Amino acid sequence: MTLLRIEDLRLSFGGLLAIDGLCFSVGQAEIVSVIGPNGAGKTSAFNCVTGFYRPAGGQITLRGKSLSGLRPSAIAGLGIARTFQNLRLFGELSVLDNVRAGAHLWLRQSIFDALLHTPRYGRSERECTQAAHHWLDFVGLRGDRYGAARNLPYGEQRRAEIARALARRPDLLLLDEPAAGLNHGEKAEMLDLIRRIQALGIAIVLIEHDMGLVMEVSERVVVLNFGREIADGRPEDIRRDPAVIEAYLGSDTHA
Ligand SMILES: Nc1ncnc2c1ncn2[C@@H]1O[C@H](COP(=O)(O)OP(=O)(O)OP(=O)(O)O)[C@@H](O)[C@H]1O
Repeated sequence: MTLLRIEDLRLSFGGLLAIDGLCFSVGQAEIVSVIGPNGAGKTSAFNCVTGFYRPAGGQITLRGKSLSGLRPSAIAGLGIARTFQNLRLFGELSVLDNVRAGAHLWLRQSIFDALLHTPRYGRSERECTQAAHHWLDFVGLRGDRYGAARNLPYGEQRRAEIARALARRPDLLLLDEPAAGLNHGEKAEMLDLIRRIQALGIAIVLIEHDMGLVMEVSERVVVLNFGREIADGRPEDIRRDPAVIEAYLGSDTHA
């Protein structure tokens, strides 16, 4: 079943056409990578899907429902979570509270419950803390979860950000360069984590420059160049596609 469908997506910044007719779809629990040289429009596409940017044209649907005009919070509520290329944890908050912030999305408590500290409030806060611990265990966080998030080593912060996204209970997770800045061992762990997330039934769209990871983990790869889609296929076909090779050899990125 198709979960996410992007049709003829267009986005411009002034005179610059950052995305020009992008089309691809993602099935339930499928892993699709979006690759392309720097500035190709990958993160902009994520920003359109999550409602941070308003496209100039085209359609984005989740389970057949249009996301057009919805605010980022409404889109998150429909089951799309993301992580950012530049980490966006609340640095002063504890790691645990960062992940609790993700879990808060599905809590059933009103402002009155919170103000009056009703039993329902206490119960749902406990559930929220349990969920945060569960997701921190799931991502394999080794660092101090009670300490400030900014004190975690970089690779651990990436993991914590993924835990926060998972705490939102998404059907679709958008990961923007999850392996950036990771060492060899951490990349192998990231690959394993992505597969374990998929095994939960969650679909993943991955923006990633590490071609080893992309080719290993993806079921399909979509290739962008200057905002245009130049290929969409299985990793083994993408690897041999002349247009893809040309796009990478013509740039200074990690071919
Ligand atoms: N807020 C913005 N205002 C103006 N131009 C933007 C904005 N965001 C992105 N762009 C431009 O849109 C184009 C696509 O950028 P985008 O960040 O989506 O590329 P990318 O493929 O994610 O690149 P990278 O691999 O470097 O992250 C680039 O030319 C970029 O400069």
